This record gives sequence, C-alpha cells and structure tokens, in this order.
Amino acid sequence: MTPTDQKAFPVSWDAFHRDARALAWRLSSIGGFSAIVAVTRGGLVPAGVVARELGIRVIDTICVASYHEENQRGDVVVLKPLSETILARPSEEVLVIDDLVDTGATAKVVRALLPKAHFATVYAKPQGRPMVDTFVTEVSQDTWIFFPWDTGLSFQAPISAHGA
Ligand SMILES: O=P(O)(O)OC[C@H]1O[C@H](OP(=O)(O)OP(=O)(O)O)[C@H](O)[C@@H]1O
Ligand SMILES: O=c1[nH]c(=O)c2nc[nH]c2[nH]1
Ligand SMILES: [Mg+2]
Repeated sequence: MTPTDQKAFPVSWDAFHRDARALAWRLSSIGGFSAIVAVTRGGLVPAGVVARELGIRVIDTICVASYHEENQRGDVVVLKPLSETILARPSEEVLVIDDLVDTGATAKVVRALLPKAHFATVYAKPQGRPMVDTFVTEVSQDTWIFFPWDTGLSFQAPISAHGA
C-alpha cells in the first residue's frame, strides 16, 4: 500500500521524542546493552534519543535500502555492513533500533545478521510485530505513519470538503 491509500498517523517532533523516550524506559528495565545499531535512515533519530537516555556511546549503523514493486515491499539491500566493533562483542549486548516495523522485511534482514541482538522500534504494525522484541505503539496495518522529518505544516481541507 502507498501512504495515500491508508489511514494517516501524523507524528510531531514532540510526540516522537516522547515515544522514543518511552522506548528507552522499556529498554532500561531490560538492561545489559553496551552498543546500539541504528537501522538507517529511520532508526537514526530514535537511536540518538535512546543512546542519550541509556548512556550508551558505542553506536553503529547498518545502512539498508528497500525497493518497492507494485505497492509491495521488494528486496532489502545492505549498503553498509556492521562494523567489526559490533561484530566483535557479544550480540546479546547489542540493541538494534529502527523507527518502525511494517511488513518486517527490513527487520528480517537485520536479524539474520545479529540473531541474538535485541530489536526495538518505536512503532509496530501487526505483520512485522513478531520480528520486534520491544516497541511502544502498535498501529493497524492499513495505517501510514508520517514522521516529522518527512513532513511539514500544510493546509488540510475540511472534512466536509471530502463529500462526507
Ligand atoms: O517492515 P518494513 O516493511 O521493512 O518497513 C519498515 C522500514 O521501512 C522504513 O524504512 P525505509 O526502507 O522506507 O527507508 P528509510 O529508513 O531510509 O526512510 C522504516 O524506517 C523501516 O526501516
Ligand atoms: O514513513 C513511513 N511510514 C510508514 O508507515 C512506513 N511503513 C513502511 N515504511 C514506512 N515509512
Ligand atoms: Mg528504515
């Protein structure tokens, strides 16, 4: 599905910060993490918030790109692998962070590289939820989450103008 076919779930910077902090609270009660891997690009912002809250200073990225075919999720390609610093440490201590899990295609690729790491996202949709260890808010599969870094203030037509 494309963003325009779906229910809109707009997230402001404040709401995202609050939800990323809520994720950090949950992760702090689990504990034992010594490094973070941010799944680019969406995972960069929540990874920064969680790193600050948990006092973690070893932060790596796994850089992925996914290609969409006919409204379906296509291949997820790794553009930059994990660093040796991450691969050398016990993977149970590694926290992988992304902004959301939708179909689970991205999480599946990353999990295959770090099967024992803890995978956390701020938001989750039902299809991808089994791929995530910790998340904050679930939204329905037919919802599109609009993140603050992708959006800006714009005019919204009144509901009555939609012919309701
Ligand atoms: O569970 P999935 O169906 O794989 O969808 C979730 C992924 O989709 C988005 O990333 P996207 O590939 O759009 O790229 P970006 O992070 O660079 O924005 C999001 O940041 C997740 O990484
Ligand atoms: O900004 C986004 N919002 C979403 O709901 C979503 N699902 C996959 N990829 C996504 N990107
Ligand atoms: Mg992403």
